[in-house]
Amino acid sequence: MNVSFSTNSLGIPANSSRNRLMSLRENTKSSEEWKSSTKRETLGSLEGELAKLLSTSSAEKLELNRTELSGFRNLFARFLRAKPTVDWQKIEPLPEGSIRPYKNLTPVTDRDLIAAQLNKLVVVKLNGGLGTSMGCKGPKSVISVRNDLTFLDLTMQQIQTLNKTYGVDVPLVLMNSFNTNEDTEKVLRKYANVKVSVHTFSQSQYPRINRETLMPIVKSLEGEDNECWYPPGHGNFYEAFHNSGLLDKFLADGKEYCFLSNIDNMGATVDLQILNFVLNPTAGQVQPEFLMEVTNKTRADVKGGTLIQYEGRLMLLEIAQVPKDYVDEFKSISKFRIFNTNNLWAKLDAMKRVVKENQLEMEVIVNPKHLDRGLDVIQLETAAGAAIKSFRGAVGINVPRARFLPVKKTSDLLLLMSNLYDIDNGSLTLSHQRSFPSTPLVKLGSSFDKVKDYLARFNGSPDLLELDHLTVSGDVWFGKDVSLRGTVIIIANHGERIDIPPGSILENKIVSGNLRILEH
Ligand SMILES: Cc1cn([C@H]2C[C@H](O)[C@@H](COP(=O)(O)OP(=O)(O)O[C@H]3O[C@H](CO)[C@@H](O)[C@H](O)[C@H]3O)O2)c(=O)[nH]c1=O
Repeated sequence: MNVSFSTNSLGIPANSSRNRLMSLRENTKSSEEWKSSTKRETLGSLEGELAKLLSTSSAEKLELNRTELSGFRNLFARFLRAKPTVDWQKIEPLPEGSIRPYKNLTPVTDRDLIAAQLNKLVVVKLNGGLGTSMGCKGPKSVISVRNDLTFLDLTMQQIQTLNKTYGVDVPLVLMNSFNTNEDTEKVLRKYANVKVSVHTFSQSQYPRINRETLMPIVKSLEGEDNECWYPPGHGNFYEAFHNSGLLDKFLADGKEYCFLSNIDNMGATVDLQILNFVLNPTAGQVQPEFLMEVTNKTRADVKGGTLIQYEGRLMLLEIAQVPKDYVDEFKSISKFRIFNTNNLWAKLDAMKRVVKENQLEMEVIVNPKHLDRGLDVIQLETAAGAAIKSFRGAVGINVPRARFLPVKKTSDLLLLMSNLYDIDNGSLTLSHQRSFPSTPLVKLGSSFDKVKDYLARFNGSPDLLELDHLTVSGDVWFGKDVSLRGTVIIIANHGERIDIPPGSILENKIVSGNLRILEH
């Protein structure tokens, strides 16, 4: 990323090596001074712009806008202070015991103990994302995942079942963004009779900044130009949850821990063993204030964040923080074996402490965007898992893959909608009829990117129980009751179309060329 205060090259060294060294030092010093004075000026200019923006606020929203812009100012100051990528040589091996195997957790069977622990829990779902990348309008959480049930329906069903089974009242909190708030509130009305107390709050809305000038592109707080604003990543949760008043409310209600996860992760159900682990540490062990569920990386997970040891602390490393030359190394399964599922557990009183004492030094992720109006902007974001370094006794638990069933693409939907998964009260589990525990690797071409197109191209879900690997590319259509087994590759070249006939069984086959099936 090219930011306006990037360093100048050093001056040309003088004759002798001693002179050269001194001159280099002076230049380095002056270059450093120049950089920091430029940063001070940039921050000063930004503060001026934010003050101008605030003066356009309506009286009723003035306090809210002041808090929001001050949060943005602090994020911007951190962005100026920090390097956008990590120093690769400073990554150390994870210390012994920082990641524990899930199988070592103590099982809990005592129903009274389970109920007492559940009553201390708040479930939070990150619901600020849109369905745009899957070609859908509105919040991602209203996309149908299985049996016409959406992410939100399935989440509500899961929590209702938990509440009924144990006679408890675990609340569900949705963190919306300005992009999803209105639609989510409308959808929530349909759950009036569901026995789950649902709370919502909106995360912050920060101004996008011009990539060259680093100043906000928005000129007034009163306009409706959504392209000028962005939700600053899920790391904003801690501050926004605190600012919403919900953190204090739950603490006053006697809640102790929250379980936070991506709403598009269908494997992120409440896990009673992890809950017991965080609330009831074994003798001689300190209670962790924060827990990150990690899982073993496969070739399908190359983009996920990973845990590293950095400057003496556990740190979440996201792909955006990796220097360009090391991206392949970051993606490899051999060096970074685990990744963050974004299923996170955090102690509420500790969360209040770190927010109030300003201890949340989450790394700033710079996300460049090109706007429809032709402008290059950047948005500054943080990731929720990056808070791991700010909490005491933080640990990682290496959980089974079943706890990570994300839906990022239609290829994920293909798996979850199929007979590979059973559904029970909103929870999806890998079918017992599959004879091996790994999930197939599926790649669908760009004709399948949008949910609408994907649904049109598959006439019902194919049987995937014995599938290992599926690649589909081009204009391909699937008839009813198709069975895909082993490795199947179907390629329709440009200008060709392949109709897979109804009832076909394709086992370890490559299909290419042209195959039309027409009504007559
Ligand atoms: C950027 C943003 C996202 N969200 C929601 C939308 C999703 O439900 C959820 C995850 O957002 P995504 O942008 O999809 O994040 P993703 O790329 O999956 O990355 C996260 O989840 C990955 C696992 O999927 C982890 O490996 C990464 O460390 C973690 O940062 O958070 C918000 O609620 N607010 C936001 O501002």
